[in-house]
Amino acid sequence: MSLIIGLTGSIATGKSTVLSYFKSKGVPVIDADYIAREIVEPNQPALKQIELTFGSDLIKADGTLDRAKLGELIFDEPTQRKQLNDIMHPAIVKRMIELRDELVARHEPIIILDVPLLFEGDLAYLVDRIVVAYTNETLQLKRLMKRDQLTKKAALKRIQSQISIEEKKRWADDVIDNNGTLESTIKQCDVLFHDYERIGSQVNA
Ligand SMILES: CC(C)(COP(=O)(O)OP(=O)(O)OC[C@H]1O[C@@H](n2cnc3c(N)ncnc32)[C@H](O)[C@@H]1O)[C@@H](O)C(=O)NCCC(=O)NCCS
Ligand SMILES: Nc1ncnc2c1ncn2[C@@H]1O[C@H](COP(=O)(O)OP(=O)(O)OP(=O)(O)O)[C@@H](O)[C@H]1O
Repeated sequence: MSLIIGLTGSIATGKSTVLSYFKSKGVPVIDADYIAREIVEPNQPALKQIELTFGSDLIKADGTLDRAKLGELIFDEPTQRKQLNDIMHPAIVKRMIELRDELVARHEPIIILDVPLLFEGDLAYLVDRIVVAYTNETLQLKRLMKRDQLTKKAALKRIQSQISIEEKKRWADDVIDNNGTLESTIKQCDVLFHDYERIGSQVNA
């Protein structure tokens, strides 16, 4: 049996940082953001639905999705965001389940599903345990503005489009506190990895 870990957080709280650690330990990962990009490649049905719903000016001359434009639209407008989620989420979840089940069939001891919207999408049922990558909201805003070159207003809109990180922290089984140095985050990941190895071996005993 595999131990399936859901890695989540809110935007720019450190999921990718935690994920890199687990990848470096050879743990297989399923990345919802990556799948979300795959399913809107040219000629995919989800891209056609986006064009029909939001208009053809969201498609660039080379046939690819204008992600920046769609981001501006959906982070501004809850109704449009819901429309996009209704198009994308069933396809993302279907693909995540396929990939998860392939890894389970290969008897991988630990599998990580990196799902930013795990709580918003009611997807806890996909995993055995949930770890939240946490930074306080002040640091979250600062890191998001710096990483994505966003104004404070635009960054706050993105943060407010998700359940707050404080709430997610309360719902987690495990928390990685990413307020400090990268070194401190890696140390916590090390402890957690050994816990997961131990829990996995108990499950299989
Ligand atoms: C709106 C899009 C085109 C913007 O693309 P962009 O390249 O700028 O951002 P990227 O895809 O790297 O997402 C960055 C982060 O934004 C947040 N985010 C993405 N979509 C959403 C959403 N619908 N609601 C709230 N937050 C979201 C997540 O924290 C994600 O990690 C893109 O995010 C998208 O297709 N979103 C819908 C799919 C989705 O829900 N993805 C999350 C997977 S669970
Ligand atoms: N401990 C840390 N110290 C300093 N900078 C950090 C730390 N952890 C993450 N960062 C930086 O903060 C930003 C956000 O981190 P990261 O990309 O890991 O978040 P994320 O949760 O994966 O974000 P998203 O969901 O938006 O993709 C990045 O620019 C990253 O380099």
